[in-house]
This record gives sequence, C-alpha cells and structure tokens, in this order.
Amino acid sequence: MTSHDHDGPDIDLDALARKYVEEREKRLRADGVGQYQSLSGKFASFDTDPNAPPDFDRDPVRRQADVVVIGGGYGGLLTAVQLRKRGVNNIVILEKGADFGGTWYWNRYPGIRCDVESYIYMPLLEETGYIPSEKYARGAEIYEQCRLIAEKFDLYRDTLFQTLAETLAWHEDRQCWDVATNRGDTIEARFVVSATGLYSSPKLPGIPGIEQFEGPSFHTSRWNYDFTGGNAEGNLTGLAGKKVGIIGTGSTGIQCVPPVAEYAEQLYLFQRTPASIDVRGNRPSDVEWFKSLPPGWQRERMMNFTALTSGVAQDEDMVNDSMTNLFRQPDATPGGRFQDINSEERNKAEILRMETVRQRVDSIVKDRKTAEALKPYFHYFCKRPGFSDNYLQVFNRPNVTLVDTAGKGVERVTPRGLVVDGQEHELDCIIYATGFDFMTSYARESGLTVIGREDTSLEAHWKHGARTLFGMQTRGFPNFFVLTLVQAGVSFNYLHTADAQSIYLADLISHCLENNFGSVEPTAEAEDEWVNLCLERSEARLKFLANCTPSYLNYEGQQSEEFALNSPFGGGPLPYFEYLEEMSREGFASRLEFKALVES
Ligand SMILES: NC(=O)C1=CN([C@@H]2O[C@H](COP(=O)(O)OP(=O)(O)OC[C@H]3O[C@@H](n4cnc5c(N)ncnc54)[C@H](OP(=O)(O)O)[C@@H]3O)[C@@H](O)[C@H]2O)C=CC1
Repeated sequence: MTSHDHDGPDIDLDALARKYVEEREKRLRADGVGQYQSLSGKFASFDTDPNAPPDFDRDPVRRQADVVVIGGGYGGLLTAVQLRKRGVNNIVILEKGADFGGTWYWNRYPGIRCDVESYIYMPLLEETGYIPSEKYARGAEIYEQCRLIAEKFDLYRDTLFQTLAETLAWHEDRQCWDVATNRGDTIEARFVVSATGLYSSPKLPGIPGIEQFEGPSFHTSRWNYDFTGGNAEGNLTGLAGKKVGIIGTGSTGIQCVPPVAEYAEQLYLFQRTPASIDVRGNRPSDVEWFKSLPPGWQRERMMNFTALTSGVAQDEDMVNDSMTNLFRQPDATPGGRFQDINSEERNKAEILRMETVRQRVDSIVKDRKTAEALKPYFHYFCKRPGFSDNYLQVFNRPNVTLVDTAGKGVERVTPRGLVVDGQEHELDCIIYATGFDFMTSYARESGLTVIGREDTSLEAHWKHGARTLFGMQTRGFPNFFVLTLVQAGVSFNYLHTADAQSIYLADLISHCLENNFGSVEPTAEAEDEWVNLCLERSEARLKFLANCTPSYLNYEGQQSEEFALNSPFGGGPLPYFEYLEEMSREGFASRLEFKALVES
C-alpha cells in the first residue's frame, strides 16, 4: 500500500509501518518510567536553586487562612486571581522558588521560549493590558508576566517564598487542613489548592556514574550561568574553549542546543530519539492588530485553538501555525472524523506531516549520515511536536557532533565524560535536558504528604492510579483541589485547561464560603462515574499510545491500570469544559456532598 492516492509524497506505507515498529522496539525498556532518578538523595545537589538567595531565613508563620494555594506558577496564580475576583482575600500562597513563575521561574536555559502562541498561552492579557512582544514569547518575558499578574492582583503580600508545603492533614472536627511547611510554618486552612505544576519534578537519566563526573553538570531547569556565562538571551562566554555534552533532544534540548553550539568549542549532542522539528515562523507582535482586538478576544482565540487541535472543525484558524495546520488539512476534518485519534484520515495526515518533517531534515542538514540519524520515525503526536527554525542548522557547524545512540541512550558517565557504544567522549561539562516526571505519582511529583478524612494518605488512596471527580477533587479529601492534567480535559495549550479549572474551583470555594458550608467532596457515585468515564473514554488514546515510541506521554511504553487512570480525560477538552461550566451554572447541585459549617 502507498500514499499515492493522496496529495504529497509517494510513501510505501507498509514499509514505514514496519520501520515505526522497529524503531519503537529498540527503545522499549523493562524498567519503563523507573529508568529515571529524581534530584534527591545522592543527586540532591542537582536541585539547588541558582536563582534564590541561599542564606534566606525567616521566622515560622502560624496563621489561619480561607485558602492555601500551593504553587506560584500559572496554575496557582490563576487560582489566586479568580479567588480575589470573587472577594476571597484571606489566601496564603506557598512557593518553593524565590518568586512567582513556576516552570518559567525554574527553566531559564538559553533559548527558552513557549511553543504555544503567546496570545493564547499568556493568560489575563485583557485584564493586564500586556502585549506579548512576539508570537512565541521568550521564557524571560513569560516569567516577567507572571510577576506582573502577581503585582496587579496584589499577591506578593500573601506569599511565602522559598517554602515547601510538606504535609496536609484534614481535621474533620474543625473542618480544616493543617498545612505544615519545611520552614516550620503551620497554617490552618479551610481549603487547599495544590497547583504544584506539570513539570515540577526534574529527572536525571538512569545511567550509572552520574555522581562521578568531575566537571560541572546540571539539569536544564537549574541552568548554571556561573559556569556558562551569559543568560537566556545567549552570550555564553564561559563556554569558550569548552567541550560540552547535552543529553536529550526533547522540547528543551532543541531550544538550548543552538545557543550552546554558538559558544562552546565543541558540542556533543547525545541523542536517543530524534525529535520532530517543524517550522516555527516566529515574528514580532503586530501592536496595531493587537490593540484592535474586541473584548473577549482572548478566550475566543483559546477556544478556537483548543477546538481545532482536539479535532473539532472550525470555520477559521485564528492561530494558524504548524500545530493547527495539521488539523485544518482539507481531508483531516471531514465531518469531524479527525476527532478519532485512530482514524485512517488522521493516521494518513500524521504520516504525511512526518514525511514533511523528514524532508525538512534533508533540506537543511548537509551531512547525509547526520541527516539520516536526525529523522524521527514515529507518529507525529507520539511525542510533543518540536518547532524550531535554528536547531537543525547547528548540525552544519564544524563544532557540533551528533552522537546518535541508536535508541539505546548513554551507557555510562565516567569522571571525564560520557560513554556510548563503548567509546568515551571527554567533556568539560554535562547538561541534562532529560525532562520531568509527568503524571506518574502525584506524591512524588508534588513532594506532598496528604492525609484525608479517614487518616488515609492520598498516596495510598491513589496507589493504583488516580480516582477523582474532574481530575480536581477526590472523595475522603474534603476541600482539597488538585490542578493537573490527570483525568482532566487537556488542550495543547495547558493554560486553557488551567483557566477552566481555576474558574470552577474558585466558584465552588466561594459558593461554600457564601453558603456556610464547612466541607465539600465528591459523592462516591460521582467519583466512580467519572473514573469509569475516564477509563472508557481513554481507550482510543491508550490504543494510539500503545503503538508509540516510548516517552513520558505513554509511561515509556508500559501498559498498566495506573497509566490508564493517570491519563487525561479522553472525552477531550470541550466536553470537559462543558461539565465544569454546567456545575457552576446549576449551583453545584449534583455530584458533590456538602456539610454545614460546624460552630467553633
Ligand atoms: N512550552 C514550551 O515551549 C516548552 C515546553 N516544554 C514541556 O516540557 C516537556 C518536557 O520536555 P523536555 O524537558 O525536553 O523533556 P523530554 O522528556 O521531552 O525529553 C527528554 C530527553 O532526554 C532523553 N533521554 C532520557 N534518558 C536518556 C538517556 N539515558 N540517554 C540519552 N537520552 C536520554 C530522551 O530521549 P527519548 O526521547 O528517547 O526518551 C529525550 O530526548 C515537553 O514535552 C513540553 O511539554 C519544554 C520546553 C519548552
């Protein structure tokens, strides 16, 4: 069978399907998600915050709050803003970093940008009047916008920085959570919102010898500018005369490789799986156009992007970029059939797109062997697609060497460098662009111990996978909300999901406060119903991912009940948003169990 009957290149689809399987099998490992190690124990030094005053100290705080929000990234910020808008002002925000920003606080590596359009990614643009400078904003700009939101909504006064929430314990008699932190704080909170982020737990590869390397080495989310010199804009003068190794070619790797290549004497990029690198097409914002947008434009644009990228045909493609392009191909959305992740149309559209991606490698990279090694052989959406107009070009530089590990990964770290296929590559510095734990274990990723109504820990309650209502609430843990993508409707634009979730939970919390409810939690029936719906609706996605190359999106190729339960809501983001809106509209009259406030 060939793709001859379609526009585009003539492809032997059977041969390609065999190649996809072959490449996938090379990468399957028995240890799956267990192959990685966290930045703790003997790797704790990797977790040092390069941006925080190391000698920070303060007296422990003891106080009462209506709401404790854990995390000062966009999820926490949006939650606090929505609560403020509803007049809920007695809030405490706990944040590990020394400022707001979350992901954008921690990730300051050179070249960092958001891969989602800034006009739909950066929230509250209409309220703050902020105009992003480019279609795809730099990390530093997004970080500054987080700080701007915090200032505008007066959140700094309520925030304890460089503070880690450690344990939460529910007290049914007092209808409150006791929140304890690593700085000895005790906060009695009626409600707790955990917004600890999607990428808050960096991981190192499971290769022996990491601690033996004698030169500097760091994870991209803790970039060591003392060593490299410069900043996220580049100017990495400290790398002059240095041999640098980067491990990882995900979204982070492809962004930090070009600036490192520009300044290092020699860059060795250690690749396990090539990324798909599509056209970026960044450009400065058209300020006149931006100022002409009518009220309500941002949510309309977010909705247009989310609908289109979840397979719901739209009359107009407002964002109009490489991501949305795939979904608006004429034969991709007939009658909305593209919604089915396993449909033939979608399969073909993805194959054709990947072929274009491979052809792009050939058109840019001059050395044939390197070009071959840089070609991805998996379905376009098996991994988060990458976009760059300067990554592939670095392989034409004489000071850049691609060390292709043919799917096996780096073997070993020695005191002097990295070993692949028995050969040692001597290095002055190793940079780990090896990603983050993602939707595996809430307890590990958040670092929190949460003890609910029956003295049960959330870790035990979710031992075999999450059990929630709308991914946000769980029975036995009253007045506790989680913002993640687990069992939630996911948009490629995470901020759209976070926006909908923060509105839901702020509506619900203010509903409880106004009506003197002491606690709220899902009914057992509602939780079961949601979990079953999640399992049922995730079947198509799991079937698709089962044939994908291993990555954090498919539990590194492992199949388990836990993976199914820790997946996003397979019904898609639009029905999910509708569920949440319906709950607010109907005054939270179903699915939840309220208890009256007890007099203290
Ligand atoms: N919005 C944005 O612009 C950005 C978003 N992000 C988000 O963060 C997510 C994570 O991205 P990222 O930080 O790149 O992490 P990823 O998990 O996507 O990539 C990790 C990389 O490390 C490689 N790796 C792991 N172990 C080894 C090993 N033993 N030897 C060699 N290579 C190894 C992986 O190879 P393999 O592929 O074989 O597993 C992969 O290339 C993204 O998917 C995205 O959602 C990140 C950056 C920018």
